[in-house]
Amino acid sequence: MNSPVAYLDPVFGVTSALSKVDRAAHELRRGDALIIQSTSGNFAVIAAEAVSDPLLLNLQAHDANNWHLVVTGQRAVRIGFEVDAQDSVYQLKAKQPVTTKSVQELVDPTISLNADTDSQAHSWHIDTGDHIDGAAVLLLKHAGLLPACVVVPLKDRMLQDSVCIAEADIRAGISEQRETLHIVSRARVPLEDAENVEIVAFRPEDGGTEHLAIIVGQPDLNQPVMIRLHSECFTGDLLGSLRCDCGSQLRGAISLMAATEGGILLYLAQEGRGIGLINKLRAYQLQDSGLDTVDANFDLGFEEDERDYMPAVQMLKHLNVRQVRVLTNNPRKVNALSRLGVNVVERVAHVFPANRHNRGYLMTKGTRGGHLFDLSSLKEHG
Ligand SMILES: Nc1nc2c(ncn2[C@@H]2O[C@H](COP(=O)(O)OP(=O)(O)OP(=O)(O)O)[C@@H](O)[C@H]2O)c(=O)[nH]1
Ligand SMILES: [Zn+2]
Repeated sequence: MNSPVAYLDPVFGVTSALSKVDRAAHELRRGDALIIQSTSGNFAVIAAEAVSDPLLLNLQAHDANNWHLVVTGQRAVRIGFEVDAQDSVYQLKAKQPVTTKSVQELVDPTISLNADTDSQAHSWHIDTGDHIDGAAVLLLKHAGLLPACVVVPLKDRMLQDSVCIAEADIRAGISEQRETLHIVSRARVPLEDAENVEIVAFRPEDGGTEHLAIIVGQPDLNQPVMIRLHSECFTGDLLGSLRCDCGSQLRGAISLMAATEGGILLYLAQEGRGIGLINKLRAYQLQDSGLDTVDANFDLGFEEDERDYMPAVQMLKHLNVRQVRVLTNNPRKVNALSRLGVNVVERVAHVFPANRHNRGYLMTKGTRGGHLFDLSSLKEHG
């Protein structure tokens, strides 16, 4: 098959699955059609966020019965379909011609906040998604986009100048990203709360998402090392947002490590529990209209927590850390580390006073997220 993009070059070698995933993700973010190649044929995929009237008009003129919209089970349930919500994808086929506005209202609850959405489910046929739809959703999540897209089987056609990716490369590239982290640079960076700090930067082979380890003091690697898995939070860590507890947890962990036996804070590029900053801001908008942090994720089509802790495990391995004491209130972090082979000898609570903006968020973490908080203390202080 002739691929529009040359992945094989005698001088520069074969492009890895991960590089292909990154290119494909950028193509979707730009709103261009990406071609997914598989044993069942070639499929054009366009992020639902990028749907436009000309695209829909063309589709409805040339491929009327041949295209579908992909949504996750979480979103399908929110739209009104009675299907399995978790870890599933569905195909929606329009019963009559649709507009950009109706597609956007279907996939983006922040757009449909004030819209009459009762008729949404009635305008579409629903069917279980296939492996192409599943791979497309993986890629959309990787790109930080809403997990919804238009898919058009191409039969014998190819699209000129489009980037192509094999379905198998999507899955291989995403797991390669988790498993090939290596150290690319490190430097001493004295901090206000801890003078003796070294930052170690990790990158997957062939580029991709970078993560940091912040080594505070000189932890004894022959003893259990105090660590924190801290997921990036631009709003809390950098701006001091009062909507969450991330800023206090970040500074608090570094201060504690500096004042005690030292430790390692793994700063993971997993903004918004893995849904990305833009989607987190969408989730905040939904929370301002009454949803809690878990339902806001579901409404956007995501799972409650999209994080993967394999990068953290890889970093610990590179830093020769074998046994850990984890600063966290989140039992899922402890379970994930243990499942991935890290010896967790202790969980150390990491609670900070609530304020009037984050009290509801922290309560939800305790009641729905399984976080180990003393809920009565959240009610009283802050
Ligand atoms: N999707 C979503 N993400 C949020 C929200 N509020 C904060 N976050 C993100 O949640 C993550 C915070 O995670 P962590 O600090 O690792 O905390 P945790 O899972 O609550 O567990 P701890 O270790 O106890 O802090 C960061 O990536 C934040 O950006 C929200 O309302 N919605
Ligand atoms: Zn935060």
